[in-house]
Amino acid sequence: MKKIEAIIKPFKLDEVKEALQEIGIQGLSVIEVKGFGRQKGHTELYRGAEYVVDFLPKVKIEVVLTDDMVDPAIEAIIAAARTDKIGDGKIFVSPVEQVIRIRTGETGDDAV
Ligand SMILES: Nc1ncnc2c1ncn2[C@@H]1O[C@H](COP(=O)(O)OP(=O)(O)OP(=O)(O)O)[C@@H](O)[C@H]1O
Repeated sequence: MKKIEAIIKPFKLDEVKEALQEIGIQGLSVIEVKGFGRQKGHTELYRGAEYVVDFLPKVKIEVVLTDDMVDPAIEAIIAAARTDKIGDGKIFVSPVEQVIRIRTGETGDDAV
């Protein structure tokens, strides 16, 4: 199992969520974050306004999935989140040791 953390532009959240649901992802978490990438010190459009700030509002999507779903999920996120403009975000992939569904006690792939 792997965890994908995708940092995206907030207005892309619905599109990314729908793209992930379409490939069969059944659960994810969303966290509002602030951050900067290489555009530090430059401007970025957010809700029609130009920001020249240290930290820009972003959304982090966390999804834990089976190994076979990693590549399809990455493709879905890129297709939905990409604007070709600076600050489109990043995707981080890391290993997950265990998942437990609290209600049933199921573990591993069955619990994702
Ligand atoms: N190395 C990193 N570690 C943790 N978070 C990061 C990292 N790089 C970027 N982020 C987060 O991702 C957000 C978007 O990054 P961003 O797209 O600006 O990266 P970039 O490398 O500058 O790419 P681009 O050239 O497309 O703008 C940042 O605001 C920050 O929240």
